[in-house]
Amino acid sequence: MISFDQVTKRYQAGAEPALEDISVEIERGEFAFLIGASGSGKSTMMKLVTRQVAATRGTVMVAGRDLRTLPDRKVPALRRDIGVVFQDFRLLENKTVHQNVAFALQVLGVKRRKIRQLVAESLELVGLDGKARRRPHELSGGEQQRVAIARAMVKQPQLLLADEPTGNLDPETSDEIVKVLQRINKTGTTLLVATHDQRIVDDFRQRVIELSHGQLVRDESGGAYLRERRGRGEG
Ligand SMILES: Nc1ncnc2c1ncn2[C@@H]1O[C@H](COP(=O)(O)OP(=O)(O)OP(=O)(O)O)[C@@H](O)[C@H]1O
Repeated sequence: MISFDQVTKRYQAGAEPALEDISVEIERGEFAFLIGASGSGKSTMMKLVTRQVAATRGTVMVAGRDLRTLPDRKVPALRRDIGVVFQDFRLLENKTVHQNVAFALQVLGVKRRKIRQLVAESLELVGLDGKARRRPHELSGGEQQRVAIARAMVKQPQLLLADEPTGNLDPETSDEIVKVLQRINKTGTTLLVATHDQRIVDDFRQRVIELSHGQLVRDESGGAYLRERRGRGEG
């Protein structure tokens, strides 16, 4: 689903690269955590996947497309295949839950009846059926993040990117959000979740890809990751 082959990203000529010589593959249907200190390159990796930024060197492939040669006119279709969720939810405050989720489909010109059906399915997927008429300020942080996830999923993307999705949430609510992401993964969507939250990474035992100063320093399945941390007395 995602393939990086010797990818380097340098924002300015002469500056330290934000990512250097990264090669990694995430298969269709996988769930992977992306970890690393602030500035290690996690967001840059996500932005390369959506082609918000272009690689300086190397090849990025997403859902069968080579992003180096993908024409600009085909970028919207790429982005319809990718749902994105952020730490700060980014909901429209003056719109209801239903309207927030429907908006992404209205922009695409989907028919009203189909929109109603897809929005209902998406809200059910995240466990928010019954709250469609609320506005964001009438919801808890965890519920707001569920709305953001429903909005990302309503286009039925093959891939869901989540950039610090639990950064604003308490531990219990964070666990609920990760469980929602796992449920989405079980329906076949590929998940890449950037996080600072070591506890979540330890508890949920998914694949862990770690960046440090733009380099890939670790890529392990969940069980192996935890064993290694325990071996070092960290887990
Ligand atoms: N638009 C930009 N122009 C120049 N440098 C940038 C730009 N965006 C990111 N960088 C640099 O690239 C490096 C990686 O940043 P990136 O945002 O990918 O890290 P991150 O791991 O996502 O950090 P955080 O966890 O704080 O979001 C940093 O040194 C950052 O300063």
